[in-house]
Amino acid sequence: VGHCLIISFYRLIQSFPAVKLHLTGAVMRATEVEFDKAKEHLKTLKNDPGNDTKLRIYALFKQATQGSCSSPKPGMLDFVNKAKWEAWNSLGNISKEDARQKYVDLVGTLISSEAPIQKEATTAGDPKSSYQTLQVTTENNITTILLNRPEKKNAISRKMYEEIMQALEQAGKDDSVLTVMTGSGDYYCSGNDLSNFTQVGAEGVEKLARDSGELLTRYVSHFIDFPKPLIAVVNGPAVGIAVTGLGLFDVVYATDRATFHAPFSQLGQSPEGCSSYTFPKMMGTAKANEILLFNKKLTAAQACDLGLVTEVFPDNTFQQEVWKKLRAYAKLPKDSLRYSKQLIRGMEKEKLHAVNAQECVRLQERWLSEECMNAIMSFFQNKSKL
Ligand SMILES: CCCCCC/C=C/C(=O)SCCNC(=O)CCNC(=O)[C@H](O)C(C)(C)COP(=O)(O)OP(=O)(O)OC[C@H]1O[C@@H](n2cnc3c(N)ncnc32)[C@H](O)[C@@H]1OP(=O)(O)O
Repeated sequence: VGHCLIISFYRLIQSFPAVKLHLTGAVMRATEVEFDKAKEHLKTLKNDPGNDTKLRIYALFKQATQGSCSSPKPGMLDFVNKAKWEAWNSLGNISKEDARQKYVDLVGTLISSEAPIQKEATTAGDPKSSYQTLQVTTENNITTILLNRPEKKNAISRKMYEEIMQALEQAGKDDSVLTVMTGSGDYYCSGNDLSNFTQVGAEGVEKLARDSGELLTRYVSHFIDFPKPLIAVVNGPAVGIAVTGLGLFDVVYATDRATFHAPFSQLGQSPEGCSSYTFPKMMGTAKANEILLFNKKLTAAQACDLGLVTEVFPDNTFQQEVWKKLRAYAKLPKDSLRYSKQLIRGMEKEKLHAVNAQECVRLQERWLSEECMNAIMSFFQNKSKL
């Protein structure tokens, strides 16, 4: 009977174009209503989503309201309008309806990527509100550390290294059950801020290399010693130490938009974050070599196949699905999780600290090498991007 009903309902739709149009129209109106709402929601974004995302929003808006790009391409020197034209033109002939839906989805992702970070009502002196490069909040038994330099793809400055360590220390002692690290804007994190190597003091590059080695040793140690379940919510591309450090997280969830790139030899550097040990152990030496020696950039699916990522989610439902899962985890008994992690990780802590120390000694030599200095200079001369 059900089958017959469906057939007859379908025939009804087909035989009465007006009905079909009305239904389709109803679907169109709903999308138009959502589209208008999305335009309004966009104005409430707190964080700059980054140039790429802004261009995509612009292109989808034009496609949704005017259809395929038909205007002439701006001149070579008209950089901004040329970038906008290229973004719009790259959408080809997708329909206005599809563009509207993609626009609504993208704005929804941006809004929800800020939604879990509901800053607690910060009272005077609340340490959580004292961060310059992070947003740290605790809600639903979850302490979330949000890397908050979207304008620099969440590159880790010296200040950010120190603040992440401070946030981990506080998260390790607060009442939360688990800790999450994620990024604001369209990147998870683009790794070490390369300008960290351009701030040479009066005492010269050797001192800078020593201080950097000391900083990195402390930073990685905080992840090795972190006592609670530590979860990475990889909301976009990850580079360098943001990738290698994932081997010290307990679970890694990624959007299918994320990529994973550890360009060490390209930068004249060498692996860090204990990856010279955790990656071969996780995926085998040859696969680890492709990433750590030969700069292979992984898609989220490839990273998942190798065990670096635990689960990949479609970008338009990533935030909703992941935070629903995390809120369920955070209802579990805190001490049971803490002691279980200790059993799983405890045996290797000493080994991991030894690996960290060895990696940092090698990096201090690398940072003084001509290979590394040339690579960093060419980045800032805009000769080379990853
Ligand atoms: C204290 C020492 C500890 C050392 C630890 C060892 C760690 C090693 C590593 O992490 S190695 C990896 C280092 N990271 C990189 O090499 C990435 C460099 N960035 C890029 O290649 C590109 O920016 C990109 C591919 C990540 C993104 O490209 P695109 O989408 O075109 O965006 P922009 O390049 O325009 O970026 C916007 C803005 O951010 C600045 N920026 C991005 N990443 C970094 C970075 N890692 N360091 C410094 N600055 C960065 C970029 O310069 C732009 O700035 P601007 O708008 O021009 O002012």
